[in-house]
Amino acid sequence: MRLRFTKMHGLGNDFVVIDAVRQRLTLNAEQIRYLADRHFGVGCDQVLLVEAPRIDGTDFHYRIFNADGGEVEQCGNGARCFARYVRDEGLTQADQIRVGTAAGAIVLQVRADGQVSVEMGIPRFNPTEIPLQVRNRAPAYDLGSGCEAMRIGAVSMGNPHAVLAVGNVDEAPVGELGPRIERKSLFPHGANVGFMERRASDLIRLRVWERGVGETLACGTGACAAAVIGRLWGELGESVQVQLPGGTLLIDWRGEGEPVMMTGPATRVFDGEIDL
Ligand SMILES: N[C@@H](CCC[C@H](N)C(=O)O)C(=O)O
Repeated sequence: MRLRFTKMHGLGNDFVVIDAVRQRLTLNAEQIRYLADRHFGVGCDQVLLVEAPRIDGTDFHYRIFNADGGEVEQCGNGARCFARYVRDEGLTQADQIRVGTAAGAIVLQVRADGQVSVEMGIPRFNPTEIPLQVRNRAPAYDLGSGCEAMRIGAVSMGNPHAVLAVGNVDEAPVGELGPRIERKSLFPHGANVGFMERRASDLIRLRVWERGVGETLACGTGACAAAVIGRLWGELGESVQVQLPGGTLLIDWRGEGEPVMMTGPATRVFDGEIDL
């Protein structure tokens, strides 16, 4: 099968985007891993499928696969690229696009300056999804097996996130602790692990170890999760700039029961074809 794709990125979190509206296809995990492979395939952190709507009131359906081949519930940087892609491809002319995901519907707003704002949904703290009940204050949690006790919070942005407070994000043990926490039994479906350095009530620095990928240059849902946890800890305000290795996202959250808003760029890099 010859597959047409588009390479895109959001602050260096990169994607192979596939039009599954005009191209009929099903991809298996092995094919996803091949597309994501930086040496033998195209190379990306996630493969994104643009599909016809499945949920009432939505314009499209959005499916997300990590580089390891696993399908996941949500991807924030990918959502901005999704908006840019469906507009560039003439699949819609709308400025506001409602998109169904495995985690429910999200709303994408293409702004006049080319940036995309995404209503990412209401953060969830359901203990069956996120068993770590440390969200409200800032206890030290003993991660066990040799890990130091650190402040850690957990939240679902549709996908599971752990957020750790660190003094200096440049020195954070992302590659060492990230994979250990990702697979801790605390998180039945694994977790993305953010290392957050607070600089001011409206500014954090963040590195994220992504489930199914490894450390990425940016993680949109990770930025939302860090802003939410920092606000619940009483250390961040409603509007927070999140500096990631690939660039800066703006996150707005009014508080519990409210949706999180994420704003940032989406970049198209090239189009290609590959035989699968
Ligand atoms: N890069 C993403 C998150 C992608 C999914 C994640 N690795 C997971 O397994 O949940 C983002 O920008 O949010």
